[in-house]
Amino acid sequence: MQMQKAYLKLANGRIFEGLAPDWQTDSSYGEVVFNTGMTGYEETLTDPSYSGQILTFTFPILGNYGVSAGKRWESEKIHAKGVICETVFDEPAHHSQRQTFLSWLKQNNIPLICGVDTRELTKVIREYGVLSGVITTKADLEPDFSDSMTHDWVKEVSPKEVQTIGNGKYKVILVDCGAKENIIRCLLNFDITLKRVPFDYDYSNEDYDGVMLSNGPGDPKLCNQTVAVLAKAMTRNKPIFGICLGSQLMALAIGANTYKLKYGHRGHNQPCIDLKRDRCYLTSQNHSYAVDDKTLPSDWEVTFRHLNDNTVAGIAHTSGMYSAVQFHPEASSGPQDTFYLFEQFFNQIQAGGSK
Ligand SMILES: NC(=O)CC[C@H](N)C(=O)O
Repeated sequence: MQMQKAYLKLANGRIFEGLAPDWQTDSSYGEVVFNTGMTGYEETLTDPSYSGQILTFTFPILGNYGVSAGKRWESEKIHAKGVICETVFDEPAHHSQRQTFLSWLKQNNIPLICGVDTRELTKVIREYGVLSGVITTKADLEPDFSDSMTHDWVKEVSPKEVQTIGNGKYKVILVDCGAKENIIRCLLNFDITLKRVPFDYDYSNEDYDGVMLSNGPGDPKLCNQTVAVLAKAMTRNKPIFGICLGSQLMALAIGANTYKLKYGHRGHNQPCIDLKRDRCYLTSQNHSYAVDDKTLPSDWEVTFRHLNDNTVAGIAHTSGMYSAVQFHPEASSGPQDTFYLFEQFFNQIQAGGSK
């Protein structure tokens, strides 16, 4: 593939030079974040939570195992607004690869800049905090970063229609704010029928056995409709479990606060302690926001903490009926150590809430 000169221009004035494939003509704006995962570029780029973000991979090689026919994907397309990396390898050898990494980016029209010193860039993000950036092939582009952070991404990635999945005994509402497919795969290990609903769907008066609040992109404080329905559902004493954005929405629904971290947590080796079990787990994470534990009501507790910075990584109501984690127990990619949380949720569903 022929390459051309490309630039990553950051809102703080820093410019990184690199290379882009010759088909790339559009400039792409987004919030520049970094992920430290050593594998899983397919899962990561198809995670809807990355909508609006330009993703820096700190692992130095992308593309070495190609791209599968979708069996590892977390949704049907790439959601990140651009890819920043050190080296792209475009001659993969893997039994499940169906196309090369660069051809996949081209198909999805996702800009790339490679040849970037991602260690240096990561230091910039860690020191400055996440910031807007643009990948462009135009050396003279004067970036306009004015409207990059306030977009309602959940509305864009949430499904437009209700969908029923599976044929199990217990009915679980999946509030899909941009759910990773692996949450669905994990839930279908159990005797469950999933009703997958849009972010603004009112399920609070329906007959169900449990509710799963999905991950999703952007600022949780933009999700007023989802929070309002959730607050009603939380009066019914039926199990509710939240993942990542779901955890932040649960906090907002009980009147607690969320705030933006300086540069978030993104990667597969994020250490969290389960305070009840007194055990540490390596977790998969991808988030910018966190729950402020000082604002939790007195009948709520912190169940997990992130061991790198002591931020809240899980909350629960003292009844145990409502709980959520800031990390991804569905993993994909990343360690599956916390799958037991799905088992706990299913046990609660079987126990029947207040029935
Ligand atoms: N993966 C997620 O659900 C991310 C949640 C939220 N958008 C955040 O960045 O904190």
